[in-house]
Amino acid sequence: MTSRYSSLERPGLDEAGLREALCSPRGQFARLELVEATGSTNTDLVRLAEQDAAGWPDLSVLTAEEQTAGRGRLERKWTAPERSSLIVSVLLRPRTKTGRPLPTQSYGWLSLLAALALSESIEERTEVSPQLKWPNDVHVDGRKLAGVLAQLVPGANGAPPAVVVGCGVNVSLTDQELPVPNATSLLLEYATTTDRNVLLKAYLRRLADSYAEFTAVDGDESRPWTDGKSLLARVSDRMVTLGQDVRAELPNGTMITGRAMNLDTHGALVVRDDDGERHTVAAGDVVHLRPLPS
Ligand SMILES: O=C(O)CCCC[C@@H]1SC[C@@H]2NC(=O)N[C@@H]21
Repeated sequence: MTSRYSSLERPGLDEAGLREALCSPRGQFARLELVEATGSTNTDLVRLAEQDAAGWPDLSVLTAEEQTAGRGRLERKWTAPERSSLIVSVLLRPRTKTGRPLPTQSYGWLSLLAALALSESIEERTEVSPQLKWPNDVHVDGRKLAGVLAQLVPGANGAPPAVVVGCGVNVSLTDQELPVPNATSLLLEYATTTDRNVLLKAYLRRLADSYAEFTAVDGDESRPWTDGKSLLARVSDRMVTLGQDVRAELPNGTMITGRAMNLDTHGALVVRDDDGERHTVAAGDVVHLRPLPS
């Protein structure tokens, strides 16, 4: 696709500067690679991590200037024209402080951490205040600004699985370029900056901080998400789905209609139906049945 924007309006990512900021001895990341264009950074990173586990350690980053066959949740697509979006995937191999693998039941939290880091970093840098829509969409006034897709990487020889957490943020996209319906971009929201270098650094630093908090387990490794200042509270505060009447569609097609009450300690959505019965929705999609108050 040919962009009608000049490279001055959509400057490129500064790979060396990002590496220096994020991967130097004081940085939190092990490795950062930038490609000009690819089909999907998630697909690439899953493959690379499977092929060369030692070469792609915990907190490795793959980012791209353009994504031509990007993947969204529920088999949706997420394409991004050149230099218009943040397209970034992070490989995580979650372990506790003592080096024990985290239980895979806690992995659902990793995409929530990414959505939280996106919304907090965007707010910090742009004066746009995104909310979260369950499970991990980043919205501005009901329009989708960013999405998160987490994929498991099977572990070899009994090793625990790793996770690739991929994010796409619509930065300087025009109306016609948005990757999904009912979306928006930082440009369309009059953000105070659309500098992707600034946004990427801020996002990755916050993600690393939240991840460190999440994995800083001391003793009770079955409940790492409740440690410290609650990540659950930070996510819940931004989750506009809570308190709303929703229809949840589970991966097996089952529909549950009711009031979204809270998130449980695994990040699953608890929905109370009209008979008062509570359902825990761990995966799927939700539709808000009434417009959100503006
Ligand atoms: O459906 C969603 O909301 C999730 C969209 C996730 C898109 C990102 S872009 C970077 C990474 N690579 C992909 O192919 N998908 C994710």
